[in-house]
Amino acid sequence: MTKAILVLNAGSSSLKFALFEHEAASDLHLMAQGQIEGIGTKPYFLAKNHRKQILADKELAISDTNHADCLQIIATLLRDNYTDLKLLGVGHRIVHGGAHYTAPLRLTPGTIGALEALSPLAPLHQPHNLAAIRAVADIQPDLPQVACFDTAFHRCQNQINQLFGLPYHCYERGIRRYGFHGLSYEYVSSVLKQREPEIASGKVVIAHLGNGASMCAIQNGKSVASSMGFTALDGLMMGTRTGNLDAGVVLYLLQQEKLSILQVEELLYRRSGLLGLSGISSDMRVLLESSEPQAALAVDYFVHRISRELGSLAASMNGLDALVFTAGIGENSSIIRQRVCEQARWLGIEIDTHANDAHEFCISTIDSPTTAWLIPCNEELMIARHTRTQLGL
Ligand SMILES: Nc1ncnc2c1ncn2[C@@H]1O[C@H](COP(=O)(O)OP(=O)(O)O)[C@@H](O)[C@H]1O
Ligand SMILES: CC(=O)OP(=O)(O)O
Ligand SMILES: [Mg+2]
Repeated sequence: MTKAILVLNAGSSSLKFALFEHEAASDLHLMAQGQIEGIGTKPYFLAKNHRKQILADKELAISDTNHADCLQIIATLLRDNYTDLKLLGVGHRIVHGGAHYTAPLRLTPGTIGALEALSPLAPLHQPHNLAAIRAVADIQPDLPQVACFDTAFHRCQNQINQLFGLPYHCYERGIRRYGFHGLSYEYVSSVLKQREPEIASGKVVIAHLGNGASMCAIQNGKSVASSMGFTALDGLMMGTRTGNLDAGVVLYLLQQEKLSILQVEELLYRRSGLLGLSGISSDMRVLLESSEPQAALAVDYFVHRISRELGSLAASMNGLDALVFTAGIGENSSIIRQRVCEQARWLGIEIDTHANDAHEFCISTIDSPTTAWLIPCNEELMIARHTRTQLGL
């Protein structure tokens, strides 16, 4: 019987899973990993075992597009392929922990209810995260489940970086900049520390560029400031989300254009971003291959917003020693990395185009005053580590 920890990571357009073998006093061994990506557009299921052998590789029917169906598909795959398995616990990525949940914790029915109250602050994620917890509890009520929060990594930020220019009582009521993608930042920082300890002890910006995208200023491994705020709408433009937006636009849409609140939510979260600007797709791959001028405009704006946030985050640390790329676009698109680095020459970044095209670890030239790096994101391993600690394994 193999003892294992299952990790579920529900993103806005994907459901990722990983299964890790747990042996006392040893590191976690990956048994299987996969994802259903393109949920809501063109769902595709890819899963591999630890030898990188394919367990699933197929496009899913459109009726399989919601996160709950996707969870069932993953459960069936695991049941079929791993008959001799004892699950010790399930670790979940929970996007919003609010002001209260600042570290991973073992879930109880009470905490699930409290996390539900944060759903309006993360409508693309929190309901899926909580649905996965409930689905597991329905199948196996006594199986321990652990919540790992995207917001927790940022709670060490000083107050200035968590404030809005609203009346102070708003801050006291929890209307603050929380920041997200914390599990990604925690993992990527840990890899940087292991491989380049001197760089990791300096002033680093990590650009998490996926369907959801944010950037974080990190000094000596600790979060200083994030491009994302109260919700995962702020900061960079994303696949379908606006990113930074003058709040006056929201008032105008409500008051003058008479949009309903739900229509505004739909517009800001699901119809904007790369999709809204291009009118073609939320998928960077599609836009980079397109010859339509609107696709080019959306890509130009995506890069422009990254450049502006990079300047702002460097200012929050009074300098920059390194820029690190991660997540779907950051890991796979050499052209986006190149364009961002070229716009950051004023910050001392000199890209090595050969290393960048080859997706190497260091993508800046040997004498680049500020360095640039590529580190694949592994939120799942971070969640498994936290889960193991929380369960005292
Ligand atoms: N080769 C590629 N080139 C450009 N973009 C890519 C490539 N591969 C994946 N992507 C982008 O990565 C995004 C998904 O990133 P990911 O981090 O997995 O998303 P999520 O936010 O759902 O976790 C896709 O929307 C796609 O635009
Ligand atoms: C917080 C967030 O935007 O997450 P994701 O990138 O997984 O959509
Ligand atoms: Mg993600």
